[in-house]
Amino acid sequence: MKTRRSDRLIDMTRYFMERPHTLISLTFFAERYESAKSSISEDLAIIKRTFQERGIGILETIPGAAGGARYVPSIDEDEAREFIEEMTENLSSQDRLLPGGYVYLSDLLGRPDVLRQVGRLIARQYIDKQIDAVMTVATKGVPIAQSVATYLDVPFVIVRRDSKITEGSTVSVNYVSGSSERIEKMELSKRSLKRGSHVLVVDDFMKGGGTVNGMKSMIEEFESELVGITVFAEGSFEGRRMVEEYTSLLKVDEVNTVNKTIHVSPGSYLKKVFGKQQSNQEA
Ligand SMILES: O=P(O)(O)OC[C@H]1C[C@H](OP(=O)(O)OP(=O)(O)O)[C@H](O)[C@@H]1O
Repeated sequence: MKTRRSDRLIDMTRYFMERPHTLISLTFFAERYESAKSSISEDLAIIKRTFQERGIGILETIPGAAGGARYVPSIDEDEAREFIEEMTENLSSQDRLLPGGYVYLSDLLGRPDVLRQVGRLIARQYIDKQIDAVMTVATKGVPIAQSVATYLDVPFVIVRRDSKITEGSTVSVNYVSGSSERIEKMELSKRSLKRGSHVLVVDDFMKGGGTVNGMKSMIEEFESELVGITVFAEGSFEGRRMVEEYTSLLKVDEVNTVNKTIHVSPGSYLKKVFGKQQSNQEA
């Protein structure tokens, strides 16, 4: 039975959004809804326009017999700015202060709505880049990596600071933990990453940058390429960071454990991704 346009549009939108970056042919939809390809093409034009106007993402249409359409998730500047500003307010609370200049994030990074937006933001930053895998270090970076990997439709790999026999044979690297000046070790299963992979590194928090620097070394051990580094938040750090090139969604720019104050502002993300001066309260 032929499906009405209104019903097709709802089902097609759901179908695309559940399969980011997946090419779906016109023939598939024509058969699914028992509709003419010309009607499906019109449907795709409506979805493409609406996705663009609402900042939902890009619907790439590929012409020809092997063509079809592919949904590329994105987020527009207004929604990105609104989320980041909401997070800065949320984090600027003294009961989030932890010893050593760390900030308690686990409640936020356990919320599906926050993880969805973080995944969209970071996927948007690398929308034009080839990413074969997202890398993070256990534990708190894992939900972020999973969300970003979902929106990029690529695997995520978890570097560990401990050895597990269930990981099989591993590659291990030693690294200097920037915040503690200690030599630490991290491991990654040899099965995780193919040589020549393009890798995006994400994590929840950066202080001295030692952990992220360790992941950079790990990527080199796998003869792969680091495409970028993006963290949810960067801490205030007096010393010289172990990495220079990275992006943060948020920046803890003032922590005072004596009088228990903390101030969080937007990180470098908005300027790097949207290239605009941040609003005056962020400057
Ligand atoms: O920039 P650095 O000075 O290296 O610090 C950032 C590290 C430390 C912290 O991890 P932990 O809380 O140590 O470990 P887990 O994520 O397992 O809780 C955080 O999640 C980053 O991975």
